[in-house]
Amino acid sequence: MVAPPDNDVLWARSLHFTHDDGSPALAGVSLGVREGEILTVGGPRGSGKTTLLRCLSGLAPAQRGEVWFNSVPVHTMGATARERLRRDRFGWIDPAPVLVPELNAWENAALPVMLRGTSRRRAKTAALEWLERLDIGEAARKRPHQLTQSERQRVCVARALALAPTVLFADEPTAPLHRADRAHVLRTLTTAARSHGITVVLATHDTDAAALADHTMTLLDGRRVNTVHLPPVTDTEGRAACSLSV
Ligand SMILES: Nc1ncnc2c1ncn2[C@@H]1O[C@H](COP(=O)(O)OP(=O)(O)OP(=O)(O)O)[C@@H](O)[C@H]1O
Repeated sequence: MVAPPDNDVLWARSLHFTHDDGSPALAGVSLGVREGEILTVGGPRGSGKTTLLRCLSGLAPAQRGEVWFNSVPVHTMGATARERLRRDRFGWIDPAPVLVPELNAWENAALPVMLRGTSRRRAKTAALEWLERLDIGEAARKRPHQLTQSERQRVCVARALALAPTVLFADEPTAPLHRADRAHVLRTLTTAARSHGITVVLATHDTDAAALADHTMTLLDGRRVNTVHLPPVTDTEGRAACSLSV
């Protein structure tokens, strides 16, 4: 087993993942992310973005390959240790904003912080701070059904950031939003993460996200590819970009 570079907070080597029904999802993906960096993972539908995030976060261990977090091997951890790691050090944002309907916005954002053992008062302060920063402070006392989809998704972002995770995994967090809302959520998410030195691994179809990232990678059929942009050509000459496996 080769130890990862010291300065990578998250490092993965040759991840292979096949679903229970035999569907291949990852075929040898490697990557490294340094502390406080933002990495976007792009690629078409079904290319393996969600599976990669699940493997990196220990949610679904890869069948082959290695994942290291701060030079600690995640791929050899048992289920309980991985659960603890996810609870204490990782944050997760899903494409759809799932909130507890009976709780208001700040209670939803504070819930995981309280579950970690923090007092209600401190958890509330952290939740309210993040809701303010994400421009939904005024909605703090509203229930999810009283919020727009964009506001609900920002509550989910606040909920993930209030935990002060070392690494935040965001799986297409802007997928259900309009273009203007997408840009706003992406900007606030990346700005907030940068201001707190939070490392972000962001799966996204959003081409604007690349401009906010330190590094971008693209998946195609479970492999990393390099996208080569060629000069524009006429329709009869062919397509303007192609992807090469590396
Ligand atoms: N639970 C599952 N069972 C079987 N196959 C699955 C399952 N989840 C995903 N797959 C398959 O694994 C491959 C990778 O899927 P994955 O969801 O990781 O891709 P993705 O890039 O995140 O796609 P999307 O952009 O649609 O979210 C696809 O072929 C998909 O059909």
